[in-house]
Amino acid sequence: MVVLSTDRLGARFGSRQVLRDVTLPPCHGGEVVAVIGPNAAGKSTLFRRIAAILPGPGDCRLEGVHDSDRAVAYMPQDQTGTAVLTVFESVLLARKQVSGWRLAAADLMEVDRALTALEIGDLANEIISELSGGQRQLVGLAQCLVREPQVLLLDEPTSALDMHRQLEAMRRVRNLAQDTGMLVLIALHDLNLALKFADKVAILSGGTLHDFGPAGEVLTPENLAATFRIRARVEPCSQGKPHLIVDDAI
Ligand SMILES: Nc1ncnc2c1ncn2[C@@H]1O[C@H](COP(=O)(O)OP(=O)(O)OP(=O)(O)O)[C@@H](O)[C@H]1O
Repeated sequence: MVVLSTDRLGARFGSRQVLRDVTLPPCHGGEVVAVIGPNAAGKSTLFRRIAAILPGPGDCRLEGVHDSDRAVAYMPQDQTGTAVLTVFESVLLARKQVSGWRLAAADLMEVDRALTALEIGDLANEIISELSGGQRQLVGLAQCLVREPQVLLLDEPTSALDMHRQLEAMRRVRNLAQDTGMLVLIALHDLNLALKFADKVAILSGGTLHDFGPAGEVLTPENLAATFRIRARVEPCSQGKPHLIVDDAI
């Protein structure tokens, strides 16, 4: 099973330190870990450090990796759509980047499966640059899923999606994690999505790790006030499920 942990991870842009001593406890394959925090807290920077595309102090440890070249897939926040490729071609290309250039029937099946699971099979022959923002986001997610990574880093993958697609995309990702043993780290602004789908929550604030643990233990009124500057509480709804109720900004 893959296990990811970090030891005093940091990052700096020029003279500004934007990530400082982030030590994540072991995150295990099969889990969904929501990374939350206000704007500019350092969520994207943390993902870029873990994906090893940004240098900085500290260590990111990965145990139980089969193939280090394809272990981690990273979906950045911005899905620019300049490619003159169809949706099917772009997702196939993403898969072939990690599985060699010889085309196998399994590759076509995996692409088909990812598009169908994300309910974008009907877009297969559309040109990426002609898609809506939400459609592009779903294609970006499909490009990550077909790589079959052991660690999936998703930076606000649902921000442009309608509510049905937010729920379906989150459910798909959580089920894949549980079924395949993939570890998912997902940056989210919708705290109710974190509450509903994440096993653990990491709160980043001002470039440091403010708290880490099960959603119910971390999404406390005190933490939400200190980091998001909101007056909020988690309470069971009429169906008995926990919901975040936001009373006001502080
Ligand atoms: N390429 C860069 N050059 C300079 N500063 C940067 C760069 N990328 C990020 N930063 C700074 O790092 C800090 C953290 O940014 P980051 O994108 O990690 O935050 P975030 O938590 O993902 O924010 P958001 O929720 O708004 O997406 C911000 O102050 C930002 O201005």
